[in-house]
Amino acid sequence: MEVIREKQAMRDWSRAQRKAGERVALVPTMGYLHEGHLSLVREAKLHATKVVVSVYVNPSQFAPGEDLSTYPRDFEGDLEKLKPLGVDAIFNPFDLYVRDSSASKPDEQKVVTSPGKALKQEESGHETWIRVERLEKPLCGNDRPIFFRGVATVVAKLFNIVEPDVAVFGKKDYQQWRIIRRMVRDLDFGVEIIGCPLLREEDGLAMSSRNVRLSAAERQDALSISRSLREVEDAVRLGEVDATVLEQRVHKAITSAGGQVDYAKIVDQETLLEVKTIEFPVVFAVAARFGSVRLLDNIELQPPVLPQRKSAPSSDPQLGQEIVFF
Ligand SMILES: Nc1ncnc2c1ncn2[C@@H]1O[C@H](COP(=O)(O)OP(=O)(O)OP(=O)(O)O)[C@@H](O)[C@H]1O
Ligand SMILES: CC(C)(CO)[C@@H](O)C(=O)[O-]
Ligand code: BAL
Repeated sequence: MEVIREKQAMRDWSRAQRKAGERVALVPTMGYLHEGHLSLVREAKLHATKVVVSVYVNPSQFAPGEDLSTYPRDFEGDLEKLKPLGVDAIFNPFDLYVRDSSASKPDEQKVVTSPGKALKQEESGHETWIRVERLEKPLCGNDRPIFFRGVATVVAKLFNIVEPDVAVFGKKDYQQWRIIRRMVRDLDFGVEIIGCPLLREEDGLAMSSRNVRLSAAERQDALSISRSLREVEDAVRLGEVDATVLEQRVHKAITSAGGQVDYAKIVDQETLLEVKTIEFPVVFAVAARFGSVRLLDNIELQPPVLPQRKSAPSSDPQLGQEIVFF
């Protein structure tokens, strides 16, 4: 298992693999790995002959005041977890951004920065951003307005550096997964995007690197998220299709447990537009804060009886049915 820190070395490694006939998968992460991440690696191995895991806490997706400096890190622990899985390379760059605006070539940057240093627009040599304009706005986009700009841009950079055939993302970050698929389709990246199911702890809490920052009491209270989503699943199975009724139920369960709800919304799985009734496949997406920790969770829901969808079918198998917005 090679640890690669330089962009060019990463690109050279990947190109050599592909030249030798290998199929390369990339699993992008921010480290502090848990079983959710490892499930992505196992999935990646089913789709490729070589697997690269990137470990990089991307500063550009954190707004000032968010938890960039306290984001959990344990690179040695990550290596130990990846070793038994037969990962071929770990891409752990020191910094992916050009910080010195006087530097003419990205790899000749003169300013050495510490990992995790915020990317300030005025001091940065980086000024090119990818925005997935509509999909980035709802849900997490409301509370973190530059988040998906940073995610889409860094994932595009990783794709350009690693040049993978396939990349694997978790549906725990449901909106992120949809946004990456849309970016890949819209910008013709030659990479297949795989989405993996959300993995939970035994008690139901969605696995997340940030869970480690919950106190014991907060962690107990946070179970209100998965518990109320499970109740919603049961209610829908019994015929409840009114989105407002179901959203209010989850909102109340979380706030009663001491959480602060950023959103608890039932949205179309493809467009992420809010729905009033569950008539086609939807996702119930939640972001809630317990103490200083912001947690995501979601559950995909099917209507009790699936009626025909009103939109025209898309010819793109990666996106399935799609509403046209132009
Ligand atoms: N519980 C999970 N199940 C499936 N995939 C997951 C899970 N948690 C994270 N992932 C996926 O792992 C990849 C890397 O995510 P990341 O490193 O940000 O970890 P995280 O646990 O989501 O951390 P955070 O606490 O920042 O939300 C993403 O594609 C993410 O969706
Ligand atoms: C996709 C990602 C690695 C980009 O920094 C991050 O948002 C994450 O870990 O989900
Ligand atoms: N997996 C989400 C990364 C973030 O919250 O920044």
